[in-house]
Amino acid sequence: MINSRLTLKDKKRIVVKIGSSSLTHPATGSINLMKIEKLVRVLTDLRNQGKEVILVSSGAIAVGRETIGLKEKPKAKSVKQACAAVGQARLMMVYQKLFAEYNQVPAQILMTKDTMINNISRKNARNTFEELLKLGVIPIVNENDTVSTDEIEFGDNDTLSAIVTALVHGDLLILLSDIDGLYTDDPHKNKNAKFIDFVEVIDNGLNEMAKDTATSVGTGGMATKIVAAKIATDSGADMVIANGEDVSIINDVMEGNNVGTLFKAHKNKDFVLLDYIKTEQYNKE
Ligand SMILES: Nc1ncnc2c1ncn2[C@@H]1O[C@H](COP(=O)(O)OP(=O)(O)O)[C@@H](O)[C@H]1O
Ligand SMILES: N[C@@H](CCC(=O)OP(=O)(O)O)C(=O)O
Repeated sequence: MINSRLTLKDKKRIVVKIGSSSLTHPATGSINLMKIEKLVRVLTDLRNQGKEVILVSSGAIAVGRETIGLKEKPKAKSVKQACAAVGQARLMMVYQKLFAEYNQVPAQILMTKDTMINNISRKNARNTFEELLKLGVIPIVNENDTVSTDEIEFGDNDTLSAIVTALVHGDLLILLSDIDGLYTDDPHKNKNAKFIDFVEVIDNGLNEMAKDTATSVGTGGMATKIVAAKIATDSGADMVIANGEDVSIINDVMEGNNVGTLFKAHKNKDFVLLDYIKTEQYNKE
């Protein structure tokens, strides 16, 4: 088989999602400045290569929780929302400062499911992304956790990043996680789990392999990454799950090196983004 990873070099519009577990130190929950500094450098370099870059950054709740001094992962919605309000501002302050050092302009976009369901706000969001990318700005996206309710929340940024990819017709989504990619089972719980480096078809077998998170900061685990893969690949984008331990892995992905798990795009001609958001058919299949 031809190495289908070589085409990754030519991807132009790239969405990178980084999870809370990759942005914070596991021992303390504090923000991992070295990691973010490097991420900013790698993303700037992608811009310098003429690529368009969107960053979906989790971490608002984890960073806010550490700032406020909460030891446990919050359960109550109002506490999570308060943490997010504190943490989102702090995260953006760090991104602003670091991107400015590399002469880049970041922008903040906070969304809820409502943004996508409402035809007018979905169109406005798409126009804003297009305008920012045209201006060479790097949009930094997160869920608007402080106002989200059960009815209007995406609940996890894996799904959100895939929806953003579909919205802007991105051609590659990279999910940076605390794990190398997809295994046949959660390797934290099953030592015999085997690594899967390439997925051509997303079927029920995959849904059975992908379990929830085992960490105290992550949301959704591998299950939501498979949901994301379905949306992204149906919309026509390739998706790679890779280990964000060293964020220069983004360069390896772009060079077509065999890192992480690649989910191959297979443009579904009947793809209608709204169907995926409203009916959540991907959860029921
Ligand atoms: N089949 C699987 N393959 C790999 N990881 C899995 C699988 N099932 C569950 N997981 C869990 O998913 C976790 C990654 O998801 P999560 O904690 O939400 O991270 P992130 O914050 O990066 O989104 C892994 O650390 C692992 O424990
Ligand atoms: N919107 C939330 C993150 C939700 C989420 O999906 O988290 P993660 O599993 O760490 O990507 C926050 O910023 O804290």
